[in-house]
Amino acid sequence: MAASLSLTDVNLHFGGVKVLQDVSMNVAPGVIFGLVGPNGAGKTSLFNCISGHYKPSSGSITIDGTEVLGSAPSRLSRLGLARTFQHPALQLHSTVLENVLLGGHTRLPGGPLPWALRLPFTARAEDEMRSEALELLDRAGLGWAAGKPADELSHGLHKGIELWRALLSKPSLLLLDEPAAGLSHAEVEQLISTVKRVRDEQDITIVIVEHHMGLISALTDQVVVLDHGRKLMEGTAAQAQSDPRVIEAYIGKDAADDAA
Ligand SMILES: Nc1ncnc2c1ncn2[C@@H]1O[C@H](COP(=O)(O)OP(=O)(O)OP(=O)(O)O)[C@@H](O)[C@H]1O
Repeated sequence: MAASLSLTDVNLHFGGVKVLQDVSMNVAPGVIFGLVGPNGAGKTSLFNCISGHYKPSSGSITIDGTEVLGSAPSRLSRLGLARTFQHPALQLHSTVLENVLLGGHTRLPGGPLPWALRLPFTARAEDEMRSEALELLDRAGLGWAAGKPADELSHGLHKGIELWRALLSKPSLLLLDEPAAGLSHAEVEQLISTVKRVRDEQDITIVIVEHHMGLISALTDQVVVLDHGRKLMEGTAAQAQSDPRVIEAYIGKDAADDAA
């Protein structure tokens, strides 16, 4: 079931540097939610707080009402969270299929002992997961790449592999960190239709950090704009793009005044 995500007064400090200040937002189940803002605004840091890679200094983060502030990524993964990274984090010498299969490990049954003993049910579960991963790759038009080492593929395909790896975990909450970064126009168009298809076919909530405003406009129901670690505004992508505070944050006050 699609998850709800709620942040209340999240603060993140590194020494004296205030990276996030009192950030609050609510993401309803089933929406596609955008997190935008200029370089250095704190978008990836906020993702890292949600996914357990950074520990906020204070505040509250709940998934479906369960407090998860400071939880380890492994616990968050068991609660249904999956994410991709701005720079794809792949095992470059492993095959595409092996990379995608890593996303399925939280769904495999049993503890370490049955897997160490290779009990029959573990082999069956592994076979089923492998078939599911191959089917995902086939549907994405990537079946031909399943047996290739990841380092033989392009940057655009690496981004795709990360997405399919995250989806194999059957997440209820998916965080996509700059999924369009470095993609060609055609690849961005394909990404937009893939994310739409995922949202239509799965019960899932998606949060996207992205600079590509075309993608944000095409996909999101709602956005939050961050600037200097604070929430500047929230609304639709169209409202954000025409908000004078957002324009000023992106291009500076003098340029915004000249453009007015
Ligand atoms: N581990 C860290 N230690 C110290 N400062 C950090 C750390 N991680 C992030 N920061 C600082 O936090 C601020 C926000 O960075 P962040 O990467 O979250 O911004 P962003 O909005 O994602 O930027 P971009 O769009 O360029 O990716 C930056 O000033 C960055 O240097």
